[in-house]
Amino acid sequence: MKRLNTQLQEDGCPLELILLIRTLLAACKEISFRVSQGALAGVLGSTLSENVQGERQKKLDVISNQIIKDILSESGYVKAISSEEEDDVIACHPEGKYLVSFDPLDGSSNSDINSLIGTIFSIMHAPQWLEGDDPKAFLQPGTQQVAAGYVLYGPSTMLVMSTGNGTHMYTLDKTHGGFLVTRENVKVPEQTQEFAINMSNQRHWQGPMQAYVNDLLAGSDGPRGKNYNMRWVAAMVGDIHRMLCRGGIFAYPFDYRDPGKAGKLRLMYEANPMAFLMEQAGGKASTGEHDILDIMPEDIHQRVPVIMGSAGEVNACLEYYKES
Ligand SMILES: O=P(O)(O)OC[C@H]1O[C@](O)(COP(=O)(O)O)[C@@H](O)[C@@H]1O
Ligand SMILES: [Mg+2]
Ligand SMILES: [Mg+2]
Repeated sequence: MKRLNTQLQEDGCPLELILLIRTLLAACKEISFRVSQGALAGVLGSTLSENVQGERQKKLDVISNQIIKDILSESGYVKAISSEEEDDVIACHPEGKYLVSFDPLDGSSNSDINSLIGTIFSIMHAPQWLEGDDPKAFLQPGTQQVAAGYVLYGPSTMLVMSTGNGTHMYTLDKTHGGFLVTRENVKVPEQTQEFAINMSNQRHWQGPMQAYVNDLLAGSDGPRGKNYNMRWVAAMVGDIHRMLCRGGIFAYPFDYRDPGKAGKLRLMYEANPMAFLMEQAGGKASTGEHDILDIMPEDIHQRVPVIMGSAGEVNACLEYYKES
């Protein structure tokens, strides 16, 4: 099977970016080991602290954040980093060429129940003018990503990544510690009969999303003329992975629970990297009004509504927004 390095070279990835990616994956291998040790390593449960999002941090949020922060700040390839678990941007190496935004542990609510969790990352060029930890350097649209992906800590540890030359899947071979290509140039099916949304929020959604989901639930007797199944892993990495494997539509739309928030998921280290993977695999990613990758960010922790997956189904959903 093809090794990660070979795939990245075939995709025309510059050497320094390959070295940065390998450095980041060394951190993810460490996290994969810690996660697999679970209660044996005392990594389960919550801390007493809250992050900038106002969420109680899980021990694994803090542990995985520290592992990635330490390894990237010592690497020399990275000028600055931004993390879900850090209030502000952290300056790293003055000669570093890249910026890394990351969600050290996605699906935190699953960490104590031995369910799917992961690490999500987004890599961009560091602008020449950047001195130190100016967050403005990170405010680049998702189209500017030079690499994006996630590592899924599941029954097997998998990496799904794109450097702008298609989306590939890799599996960690724990016998020698290397990632091997297990699915090259993933193509997301155009159509689907599977949707993923937290239905318990239905009463809080806007009209278009209410109408769209009601028509899915109406099944073959309804206007969509086919039956839909539902899945919700409560970890974006898990739900998006399923979509990249077999299609589907994932939505975490705006809702009126907290009208001041545009959505739950964060643009820089959740929506943008997932949208990059999805679009590189022939899928589509939208807020309901705009393509996610075209959004000009205003803040490193900004939230956006998210609708992504099989292009045909996402377009069908967007029709409900156009009619409103
Ligand atoms: O608990 P809910 O409302 O269903 O939300 C689940 C969503 O929240 C998240 O867990 C948020 O990510 P974090 O765990 O990194 O904070 C997503 O992975 C997931 O899609
Ligand atoms: Mg997350
Ligand atoms: Mg997280």
